[in-house]
Amino acid sequence: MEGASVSPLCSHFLSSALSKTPCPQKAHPPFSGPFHGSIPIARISTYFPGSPGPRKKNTDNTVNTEISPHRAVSAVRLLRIDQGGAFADLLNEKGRNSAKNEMGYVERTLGFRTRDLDDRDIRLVTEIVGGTVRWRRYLDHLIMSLCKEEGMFRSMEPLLLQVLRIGFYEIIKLEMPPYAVVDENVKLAKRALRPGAGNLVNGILRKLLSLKDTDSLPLPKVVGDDRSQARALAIIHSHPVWMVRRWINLWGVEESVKLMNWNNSNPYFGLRVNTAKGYTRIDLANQLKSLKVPFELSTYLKDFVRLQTGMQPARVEFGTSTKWSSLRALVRSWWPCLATRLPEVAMGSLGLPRLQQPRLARRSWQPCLVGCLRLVVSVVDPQPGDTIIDCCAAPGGKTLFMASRLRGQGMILAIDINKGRLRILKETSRLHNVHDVVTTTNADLRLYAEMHNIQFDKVLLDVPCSGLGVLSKRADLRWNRRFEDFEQLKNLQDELLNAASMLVKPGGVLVYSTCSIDHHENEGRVAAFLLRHPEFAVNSVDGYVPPEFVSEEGYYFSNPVKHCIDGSFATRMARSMETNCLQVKEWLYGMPTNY
Ligand SMILES: C[S@@+](CC[C@H](N)C(=O)[O-])C[C@H]1O[C@@H](n2cnc3c(N)ncnc32)[C@H](O)[C@@H]1O
Repeated sequence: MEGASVSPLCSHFLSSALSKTPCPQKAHPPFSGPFHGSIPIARISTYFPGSPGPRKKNTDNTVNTEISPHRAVSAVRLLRIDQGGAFADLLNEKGRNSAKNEMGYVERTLGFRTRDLDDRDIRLVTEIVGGTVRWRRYLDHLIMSLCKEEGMFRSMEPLLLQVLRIGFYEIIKLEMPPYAVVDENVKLAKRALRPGAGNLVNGILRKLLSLKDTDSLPLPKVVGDDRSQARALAIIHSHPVWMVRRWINLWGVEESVKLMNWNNSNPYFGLRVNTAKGYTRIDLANQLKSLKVPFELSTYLKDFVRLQTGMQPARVEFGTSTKWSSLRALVRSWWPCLATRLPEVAMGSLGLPRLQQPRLARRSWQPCLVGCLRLVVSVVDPQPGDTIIDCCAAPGGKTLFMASRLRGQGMILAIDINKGRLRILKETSRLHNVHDVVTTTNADLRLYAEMHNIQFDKVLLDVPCSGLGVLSKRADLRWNRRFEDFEQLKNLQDELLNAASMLVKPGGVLVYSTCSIDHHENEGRVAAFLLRHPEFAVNSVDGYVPPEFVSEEGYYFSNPVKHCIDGSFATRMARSMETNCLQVKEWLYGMPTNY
């Protein structure tokens, strides 16, 4: 999977679909809290929002052994994320190559190198970068509270702010040895900026330590009217205020807090056993035990085990293209996040081989909504012999699941507007040995449906959406999403639904799905669609998914708070019988693809 697509959840898709790139916030969020313990500030250079940040420095070829590599890399990566040049969750994707790239950025940005990152450093960077992004609002509130005045925070140069965020996160959320944290971050600020910046970091971090020791962190109280309560909760749980207000209106304070806690927890990823190749979940469990990887058997999915990571979501197709040795290597490459939390596991002592076929292995996992993905496919219920169109297919998690369920009989046409992601789907389907039933077409579904008089047994429309069900897996998504996105998404989702409906044969099924928990893009879109299309009726998902996922209206809904898996939604709508549909298989077999 290519670099920028390690977490190809809905926000990426939305960006391409809406032809706009959400810009990670550059200005710091509004602040309304008190200032505690003024720290005198000397020689802080002024940063004007929008300015490019630190300039590329002349490189000092010697390796700086005083600065801890994970802090230098984390600071530069956070800087790049803030400036829109990087995602929060990419570091482990390419293992050591990625670490080398990161050091290249350090050298170009700070003007010096540190020693190379080892496995422990990589897991620290993963943890610190993801955690700092996720907790940004909370950390910034504390940093601002400890500055002499708000203007000082607002004009703080970006690199200095990242160093402080890292220090605050390490002290408060990671509970790392405090004086080492102070010392190391002071060194980084002095070397990367100037001595005065180091003094400032020293003063603010020490003030934080004393407040933490006396349990008097300057956090807001949840009091007052709805708006004030939402503001306070948004700081305490580090979410955008508009999101908190929306959730409180929908579900009340208690549920909203539970949801935010879920979003702030480390995500799970799942390993699916490929039972088609004769492996059982017990085989996988034994293998993980021997690797000393803690896992849980998934409650709802009988061929999955769940691993909890620091940051990274992934799925490993176990026993298909990934062999045991590759699994070991994959676990190793993903292990850092786990090992941070489980020090009894020594990476070095596992003695696992390096990944022999990185390309293959990368194609063998996907950052996706593992449990939800599986359940949405159950709603489609692919059967051998079915003709299926996956209307927004890339990068293909659901296509591949569906293809495996066809057992070589039937046909899936996978359409996506994004050519690059579709290419990944095509390659992966080959690696998974399901390419004989999967055909890919690069097209805008809306145009495709108008231009082709063709209909299918089952139509899956997994639309671009807000991704609000997967915030635990996407550290930065909450900051990139805006309230206005819903309106743009609504129009796109309605148009895609109209187009997809044209591709359903009489008596066939249309499944509409999202990775959102927001009723506006879930039930709201379905209700509007049914008004526009009386030829469709809801077909309950009861019997297709476990009963705890079936809503009163007969929709599938996974609620992170209730089910402890990512939030997602799907509805099954059957088209009434009509005549005159084309023979899909004949048509497809003769059809040229775009590759
Ligand atoms: C939620 S993602 C699909 C995820 C995919 N079903 C899976 O399981 O991997 C939405 C996809 O819709 C695609 N998309 C957006 N607008 C589209 C359009 N007009 N026509 C076809 N695909 C579109 C995006 O490129 C993106 O890949």
